[in-house]
Amino acid sequence: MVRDYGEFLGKTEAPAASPLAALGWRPFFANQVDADELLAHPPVRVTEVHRSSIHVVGDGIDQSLPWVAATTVGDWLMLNRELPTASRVLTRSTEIKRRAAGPGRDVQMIAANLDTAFIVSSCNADFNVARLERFLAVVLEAGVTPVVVLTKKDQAPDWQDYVAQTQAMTDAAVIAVNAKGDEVRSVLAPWCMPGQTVGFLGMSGVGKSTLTNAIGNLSVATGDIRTDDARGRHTTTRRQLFFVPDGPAILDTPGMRELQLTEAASGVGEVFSDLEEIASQCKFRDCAHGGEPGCKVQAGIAAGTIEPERLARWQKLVAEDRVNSESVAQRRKREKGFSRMVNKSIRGKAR
Ligand SMILES: Nc1nc2c(ncn2[C@@H]2O[C@H](COP(=O)(O)OP(=O)(O)OP(=O)(O)O)[C@@H](O)[C@H]2O)c(=O)[nH]1
Ligand SMILES: [Zn+2]
Repeated sequence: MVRDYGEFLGKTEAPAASPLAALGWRPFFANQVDADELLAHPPVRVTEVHRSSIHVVGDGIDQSLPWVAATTVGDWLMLNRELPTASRVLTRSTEIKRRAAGPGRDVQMIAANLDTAFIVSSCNADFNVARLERFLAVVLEAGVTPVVVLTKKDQAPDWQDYVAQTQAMTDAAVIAVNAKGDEVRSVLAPWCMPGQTVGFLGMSGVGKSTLTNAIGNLSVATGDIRTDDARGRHTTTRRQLFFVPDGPAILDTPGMRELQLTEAASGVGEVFSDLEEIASQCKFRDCAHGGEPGCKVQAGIAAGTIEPERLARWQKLVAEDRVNSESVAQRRKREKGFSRMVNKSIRGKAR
């Protein structure tokens, strides 16, 4: 626990950093602000985003503001009290995004400034390698630390098989737990220190709320942001960030079930780095690994060192990401074409 000794020292110094640090404030954000701005516009963290308003929390601040453009849950703002909509949004340390549902290809921000994402799955039929790979790709793309949490260990005599399967696909920490057991707080403690921001991703019913409750002791900590269903348990109704006393900030998310990739090429590449490496040795740079001569990937499949299913999952994510990110890619292509045209005409004139 960080103690504020200001009380004993007579409060002659600037306000102690600890209340802000507990909300996740750290040098990465402080370095974006000079002393004048800090005095005029206190930093606040966005805990909820609604259609026409946002909620922010800071040192001695806990209030709603009119909606501020381009903010998402977890953001840090320099609060302009006179004109809240002009509050400055600080550069994010990480951002998790997906393709928004619907026909458009809009990018939807899910969380800003998360440190750790707990990717939750259960040691039962919910366990799905393709889904885990997808979540890992999004989290790695965001620059967030992934931790895979496998729940319902108590109901699965073969839980170690699930752990082994998961460890085979990622370097991330893999933890099996009984989410209803007493060990949750201690096994997740390394990622849940005060000042850290964590979030849970996973399908419905895997135990996200149970884990959130265990970390947060929510029956005392969350008050009005808690809603109870018929069984008296915490249920997530909308995205919000809340702060656990002497613990982390937790981002509670109801809507991360369907996670369509967008602009996640490097995250996909990280999850499938072994295949990327092999594919880079194919004879043709644009090899589709479908039977071209000199294809090292097909050679690996023939030799039994590459699983054909894994190749198919990789190609599916690459294709999905490409389609969903197309507007960006198309723009690049056009710009490239344009500069080529300009170069050509310059060369033409020089002749
Ligand atoms: N035995 C056992 N039950 C668990 C475990 N984790 C979750 N459960 C139970 O599974 C059910 C679903 O858990 P929740 O925590 O509500 O799951 P969730 O992921 O939050 O689900 P949504 O809120 O629908 O997204 C509850 O009845 C939990 O008590 C576990 O590790 N062991
Ligand atoms: Zn190939």
